[in-house]
Amino acid sequence: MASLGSLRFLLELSSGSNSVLFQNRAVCRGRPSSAAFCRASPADFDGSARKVRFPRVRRGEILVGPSLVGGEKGKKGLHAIGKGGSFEGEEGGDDGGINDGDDALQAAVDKSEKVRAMQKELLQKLLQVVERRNLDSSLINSEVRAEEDMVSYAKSDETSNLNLSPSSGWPTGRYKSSIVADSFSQSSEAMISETPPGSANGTFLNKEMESGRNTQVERAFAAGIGLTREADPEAAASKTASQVLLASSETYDAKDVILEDPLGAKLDNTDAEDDVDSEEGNMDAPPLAGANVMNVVVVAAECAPWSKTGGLGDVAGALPKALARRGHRVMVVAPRYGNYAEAQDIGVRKRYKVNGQDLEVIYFHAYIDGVDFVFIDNNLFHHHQHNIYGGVRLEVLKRMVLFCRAAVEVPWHVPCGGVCYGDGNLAFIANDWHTALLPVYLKAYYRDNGLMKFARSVLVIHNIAHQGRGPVEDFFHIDLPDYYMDLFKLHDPIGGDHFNIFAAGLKTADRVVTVSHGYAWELKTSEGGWGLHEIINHNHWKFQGIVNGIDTKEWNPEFDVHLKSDGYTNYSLETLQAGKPQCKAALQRELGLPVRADVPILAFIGRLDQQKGVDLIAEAIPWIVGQDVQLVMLGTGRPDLEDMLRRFESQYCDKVRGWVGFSVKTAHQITAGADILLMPSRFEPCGLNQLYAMMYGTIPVAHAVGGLRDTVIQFDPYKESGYGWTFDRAEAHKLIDALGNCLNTYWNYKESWRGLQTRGMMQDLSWDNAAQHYEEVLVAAKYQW
Ligand SMILES: Nc1ncnc2c1ncn2[C@@H]1O[C@H](COP(=O)(O)OP(=O)(O)O[C@H]2O[C@H](CO)[C@@H](O)[C@H](O)[C@H]2O)[C@@H](O)[C@H]1O
Repeated sequence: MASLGSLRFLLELSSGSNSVLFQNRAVCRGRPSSAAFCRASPADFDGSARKVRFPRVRRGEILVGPSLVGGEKGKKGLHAIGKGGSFEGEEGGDDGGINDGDDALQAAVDKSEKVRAMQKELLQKLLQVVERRNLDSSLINSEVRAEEDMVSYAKSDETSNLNLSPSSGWPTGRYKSSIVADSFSQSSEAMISETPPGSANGTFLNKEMESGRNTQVERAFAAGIGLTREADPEAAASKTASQVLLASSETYDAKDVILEDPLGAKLDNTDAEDDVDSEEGNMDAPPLAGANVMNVVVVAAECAPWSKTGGLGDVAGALPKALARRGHRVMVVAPRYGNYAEAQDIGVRKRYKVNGQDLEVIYFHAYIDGVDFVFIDNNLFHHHQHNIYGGVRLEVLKRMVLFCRAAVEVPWHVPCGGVCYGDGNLAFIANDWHTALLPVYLKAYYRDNGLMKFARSVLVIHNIAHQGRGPVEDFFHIDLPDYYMDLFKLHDPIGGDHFNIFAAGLKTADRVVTVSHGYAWELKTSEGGWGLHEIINHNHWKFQGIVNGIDTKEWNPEFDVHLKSDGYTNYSLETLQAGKPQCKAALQRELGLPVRADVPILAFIGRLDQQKGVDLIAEAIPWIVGQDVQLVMLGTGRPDLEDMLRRFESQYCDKVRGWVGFSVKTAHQITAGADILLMPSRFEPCGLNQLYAMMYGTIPVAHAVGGLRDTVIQFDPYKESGYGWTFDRAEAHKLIDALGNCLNTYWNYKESWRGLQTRGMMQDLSWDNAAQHYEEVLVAAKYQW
């Protein structure tokens, strides 16, 4: 006990990186956090126990990153490393190596102080170089933040540091930013490890700080602060332990500082300026998210291009990439409905009991465009590739239960790039009712039991019309304690009490997002909330709208792979006047319509149901076919509406084509070849097709509702502003009015038409903007208790 007391006292004295180090350990108490650094393998978990076995750490090995042991007992374990002992990071034990006396501890703390001072000096020098090179202000800001962070750690007390350290905040896989953050905050660990210069991990180079030839240090720090992105995740994971600022355990003189080049390149002592410049090619921007970098797991029942029935698939395929571009470590978890060539079986098997049945899941993994895609495999998902939500209600429910149960543990069990995400600094993004069980499971199985304490959940509403409803008895199929039933119970004016998964998810998630501002407003009304408006109003403090973006790689006329054949062509704003007519002619040819440049093609793409207002088009058909236009409709859905499409085609075969089917290629080609896109949706949470249309110089005519109101700004002929035409009620004559004005402009005001196309195509509709807003939500969730 005496040693413990001394340790505490010395820690307070040190008030610097030591305390940070220990506090970080407290954060991750009993469970590895997000880390490439936490070397606990999946096998070190039993998945349910709070106690975690930690890998033995050899003398001289540097344990960096969010650390593993909590409280006083963790401190003991840490000290044991310093003394070359191995440590089992269980919840303590009194034999953690603390009997070596106060002197050793004092020496350790002194050394730590020196290291910290040295680090500040290094950072200072880095900043000077950055300024000298007139790097952009964002870079400078991030460096300053890094410095502020460092200083604030030194000042802050143990509690306030718990969840705020950059080492818990940096991504742990592929960004070297994590390395520097940890080399800052964990330097005392390096010191305690007493690694002799050059003794570990290959190439270290001496750096003479006092000589002023500090380029290598600057470069190493710059790289570590996040200027480089590791191309090879495996390499990144294996490098992390060694890419640490090492200091001589004996003197800690600046001249004894040893650096390993985080870029893996050999550093030589050449002129500072030259040296920096030579690295320029390797210096990417720092992570846009800065200190907000998190581990993010997007969980969705569909994910394009592997599985897609509509807009949710597009969002799950694209938003994660935008979050990854901001520097987050991002994973998508989706069911494995079929054989996906890119995804490999990673050999992890887990079993879950679903409604009494023991089911095994297999995890498949692919790393694409900076995102980890994890597919959960089980027989239940097979053969649903084209019928994702199909089947008997209880079968669908069972699939979603299994999916959510397995998804919530993916960060524990599935090594991505060799390293699990862990549950520290982690946020799940669940989508629609299919995964609304995830926030509930996260709470019921884990957080209520002291597990995943730092994991948060955000639930995104893409469409409130589908809620996962059933009789109250359905509750007994979802494997939750009885006292959770009230979360799911909802009174319906028609059906009375019923079971409602969306309701439970909305109540339980830490934050709720929907996909536009307009829809966020509508959801609070009795008309737009579909029975859930009261819950949404009650939780308005955690609810907001973020307008969807689009995947500008997938949906870009300049690069669209579906425009490379069959007479179509890629085009840009510059080549619009030639490219679009060529696509139009190709479409007309393909569909067997008269090939005429002067006839406008109207298009509809979407699910054939009440939501999309396809029946309004049906009502307007007599007027439409009375004009000199062509109409192309693509969709699947309600059988009666599918029949209607076929009927229109046969009735008006010189003007109308009704394509019943789901074809991504055709959707792209219609978007490119058409002049006008009809979106008479009765409600539309966001709508993606109008965004795609605008990117392709196709003008939307839309019911001003939900996200359509947010994104389709009405054309103003006086100001020559706006992107299309809108109408204010879902009625056929309103559609006809708006379409009439649109056609008039198409035929008679060519300049205005070109202006509409140009403005539409020049918009930034990418996910980057939305991703930034999602990030704010994630951060808000992270600090919410
Ligand atoms: N027959 C077919 N063949 C090929 N492709 C087809 C197709 N039918 C539809 N698609 C494609 O599916 C997607 C549909 O996206 P939407 O956003 O319009 O609708 P959805 O209602 O499914 O999504 C819900 O979620 C999204 C995402 O949040 C919200 O934008 C939307 O308002 C909400 O209703 C588009 O990519 C479209 O091209």
